Amino acid sequence: MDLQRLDSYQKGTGPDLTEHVLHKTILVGDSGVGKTSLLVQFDQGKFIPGSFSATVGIGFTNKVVTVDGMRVKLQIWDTAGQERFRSVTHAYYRDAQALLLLYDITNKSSFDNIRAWLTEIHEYAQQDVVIMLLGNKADVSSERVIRSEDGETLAREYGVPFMETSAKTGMNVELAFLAIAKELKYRAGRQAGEASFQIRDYVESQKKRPSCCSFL
Ligand SMILES: Nc1nc2c(ncn2[C@@H]2O[C@H](COP(=O)(O)OP(=O)(O)OP(=O)(O)O)[C@@H](O)[C@H]2O)c(=O)[nH]1
Repeated sequence: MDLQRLDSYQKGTGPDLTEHVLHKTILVGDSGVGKTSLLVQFDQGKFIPGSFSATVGIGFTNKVVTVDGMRVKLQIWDTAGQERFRSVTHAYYRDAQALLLLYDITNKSSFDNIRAWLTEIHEYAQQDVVIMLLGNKADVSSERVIRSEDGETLAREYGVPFMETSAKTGMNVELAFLAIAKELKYRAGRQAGEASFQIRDYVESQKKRPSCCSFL
């Protein structure tokens, strides 16, 4: 999606958001996997159908999530998946506290490229960045080429949480961002002796599978 359209749903940083820490979260993955659509679905609860227009550069949306009665402020950066913008997006990895890494369950190369994305992430991002793997477009079951189990196996290998999402139906979209917010809140307020929050256990207990949902 181009940045002009992105601008239309960006919100400025009002006083509410600048008073406190913003947790930087970045969406990454091949071009066309649905990063912009996922963010629009999370921010506005809608899916913009139509022809695909690739993101040029980078843009962000601020969003407040309520976690266990506390407000967590996420600044979500939507990056361009195309190779020619890669050097621009690398610069943003360094400050990121969380990364949502997407592939498209109907596109094998977007899944095969996940290992290369993880190599880049480990090279440019902070060591303790929270990473979540998302298999998007779970609504398009007739064109599926990547099984859910394959996503799970890859995520297990890298020790990251995984879920399938649909930016179209909204399946697991809120959950993905909520789990990230919970983890960041836990890390920010961690006290000695406090029971630890395990993002992978949380995701496994909460996520919906495509087969469960009558609307798919
Ligand atoms: N059916 C279906 N289509 C989707 C979904 N997510 C995105 N799309 C479509 O896939 C195409 C690409 O979506 P974008 O959100 O623009 O992809 P992107 O990852 O931001 O692409 P770049 O900006 O090039 O990095 C668009 O035509 C979307 O409508 C989804 O969950 N389900």
